[in-house]
Amino acid sequence: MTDTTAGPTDTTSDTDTWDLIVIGAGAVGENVADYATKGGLRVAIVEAELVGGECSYWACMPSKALLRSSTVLLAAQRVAGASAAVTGELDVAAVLERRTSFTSEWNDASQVEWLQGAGIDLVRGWGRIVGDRRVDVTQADGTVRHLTATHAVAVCTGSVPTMPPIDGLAEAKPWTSREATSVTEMPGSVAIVGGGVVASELATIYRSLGSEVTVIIRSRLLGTLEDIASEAVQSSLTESGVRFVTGSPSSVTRGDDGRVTIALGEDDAPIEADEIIIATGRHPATSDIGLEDVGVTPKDLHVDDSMRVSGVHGDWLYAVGDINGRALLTHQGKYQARAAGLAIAARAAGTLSSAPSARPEPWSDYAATADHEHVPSVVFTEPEVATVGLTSTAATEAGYPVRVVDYDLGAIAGSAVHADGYTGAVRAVIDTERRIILGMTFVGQDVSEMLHAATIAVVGEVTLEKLWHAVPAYPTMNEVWLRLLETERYS
Ligand SMILES: Cc1cc2nc3c(=O)[nH]c(=O)nc-3n(C[C@H](O)[C@H](O)[C@H](O)COP(=O)(O)OP(=O)(O)OC[C@H]3O[C@@H](n4cnc5c(N)ncnc54)[C@H](O)[C@@H]3O)c2cc1C
Ligand SMILES: NC(=O)c1ccc[n+]([C@@H]2O[C@H](COP(=O)([O-])OP(=O)(O)OC[C@H]3O[C@@H](n4cnc5c(N)ncnc54)[C@H](O)[C@@H]3O)[C@@H](O)[C@H]2O)c1
Repeated sequence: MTDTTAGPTDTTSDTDTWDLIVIGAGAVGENVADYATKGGLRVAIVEAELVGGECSYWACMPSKALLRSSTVLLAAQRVAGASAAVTGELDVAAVLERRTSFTSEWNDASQVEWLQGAGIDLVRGWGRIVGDRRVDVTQADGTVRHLTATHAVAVCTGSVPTMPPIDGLAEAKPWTSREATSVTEMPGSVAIVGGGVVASELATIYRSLGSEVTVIIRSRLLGTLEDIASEAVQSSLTESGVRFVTGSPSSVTRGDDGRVTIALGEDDAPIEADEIIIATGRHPATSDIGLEDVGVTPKDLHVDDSMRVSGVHGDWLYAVGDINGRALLTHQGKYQARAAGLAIAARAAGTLSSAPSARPEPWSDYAATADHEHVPSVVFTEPEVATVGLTSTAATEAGYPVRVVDYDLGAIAGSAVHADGYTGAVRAVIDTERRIILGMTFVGQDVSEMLHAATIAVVGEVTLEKLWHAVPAYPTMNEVWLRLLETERYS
C-alpha cells in the first residue's frame, strides 16, 4: 500500500482542557468540531492517522476518481459524432495519477490547514477514553497526553472492514478497499469477495482498467436495493466481462508464484487470481477506544438523534458517523455531525436541555431525523444507481400502504438525446394514503445528478398533487417525473 504522510504536527496551545474533544478526524469528526466551534466552543480533535479519514484517502474520493475516466469515455462512445473522436484506450497510468492527486499523495497538510483556519486544535495520536470527559492520547513517540473536556467527548472513529472466517486468509495477505483504492499497478486478475457497494464499484473499476475480475457472491448483487437496480448492474458487469460465482470461500492460499487460489464448495472449481479483495462489509471501529471503561458495551452502542450515547453517567458522550452504524455514508455522517455539533454547543450554552430523557425535536437542527427513512445514496457503477428513502420491500415491512410505480427511463426524450440507445429505469414507492413518495430508485447513466430532486420530494413529503406542478424541463431526463405521475394517475 502507499505511504502516508501526516502534515504539520499538533496545533494545540499549552492547555489540555477544551470544551469538546473529538476522537477521529474523518469527514465526520471534522464537521462535529467545526459546528461546535461555530457554536462558540473550544474544540480539540484527536487523529491517529491522516486528517480527512477514510473518505479522502481510501474510500469515496479515490474510488470515484478511479471510476470517472471510464465513465466519461463510455459517455462519449455512446453519442454518434463524439464517438468518432475517441478511438483510443484509457490511459491507465494517467487514471491512477489523477486518483493520486485527489488524495494529495496521501498527505494531510491541506486538511490540517483547514482545521487551523476553522479554529480547531489538532492532537495527533491514538485517543482512548479513560474516564468521565477524559481522553488519553498516545503519541507517535509513545508519550501519553492527558486531555479533559468540560462539556463533551465525541467519538468519530469510523468503521473497519469485516474479515470473513476463511482458512488461510490472513496468511494470503488479502487486499481490502484500502489497498484496492490505492493500487499503483493494476493486477492482471482479481477475485473480489462480497456483493455490496464496495464489491460492485471495485469490480467496475478493475474491469475498466483492464483486470480480469471474478466476483464471489453469496446471493443477489446489491441485494438490499430494488431488483431493477441489482439486475441492471450485474448484467452490465457481466457484459463487460466480469465473472460472477455464487458461493463463499472456504480457504485461500498464496502460492510461490504469488497468485492466490480460492476454494469454494466441494463441487466448485477453485478460483485463481493475482489478488483477493475482501469486500464483505464493515463494522464500527470501537476497539481500544475505552468505551467499556465508561460502561458502554461496544455492540450495544446506541445513540439518540443528537448522537448522544445512551446510558453514560453525566450524558457527555456522543458517537457520530460510521461508528454508530446508522448509515455508513459520508454525507449522512456529516449530517449527523451538524446535528451533534450544534446540540453539544446548545447544551453547553443551556439553550437545549441536557436531561437524559430530553430528546431533540424531530427535524430540528439538533436531530438527524432523516437517518431513519430518508437516506440518499449513489452506487457509482455502470449504470449508476441513485436511491433515496425506502425500497418497496422496506416500506411494506414498515407497514406503509404501498404502490410501486415503474417507468422506463430510456423512453424519455431527454434520455434519448443524452446517449444513443440510453437504457435505464426509475421506481417510485408511493404511500397510497398520504399520497407521498416514500422512496425512489434511478438506474442509468448520470442518474446521480437526478437524485436530489427526489430527496427533496421524499424529505418534504410533497404530495403527488403538488408534484404535478413541479414541471420538468423539456427535453431533460427529469421528464420521467411527469411520466411517473401520469402512470400513477391513469394506469
Ligand atoms: C471503498 C469505499 C468507498 C466509499 N465511497 C463512498 C461514497 O462514494 N460516498 C459516501 O457517501 N460514502 C462512501 N463510503 C463510506 C465513507 O467512506 C464512510 O461513510 C465515511 O468515511 C465515514 O466517515 P467517518 O468520519 O465516520 O469515519 P472515517 O472516515 O473512517 O474516519 C475516522 C477517523 O478516525 C481515526 N481514528 C480511529 N480511531 C482513532 C483513535 N482511537 N484515535 C484517534 N483517531 C482515530 C481514523 O484514523 C480516521 O481518520 C465509502 C466507503 C468505502 C470503504
Ligand atoms: N457509493 C457509496 O456511497 C459507497 C461506496 C462504497 C461503500 N459505501 C458504504 O460502505 C459500506 C460497506 O460496504 P460493503 O460493500 O463493504 O458492505 P455491504 O454490507 O454493503 O456488503 C457486504 C456484502 O458482502 C457479502 N458477504 C458477507 N460475507 C460474505 C462471505 N463470507 N462470502 C461472500 N460474500 C459475503 C454480503 O452478502 C454483502 O453482499 C456500505 O454500507 C456503504 O454504505 C458506500
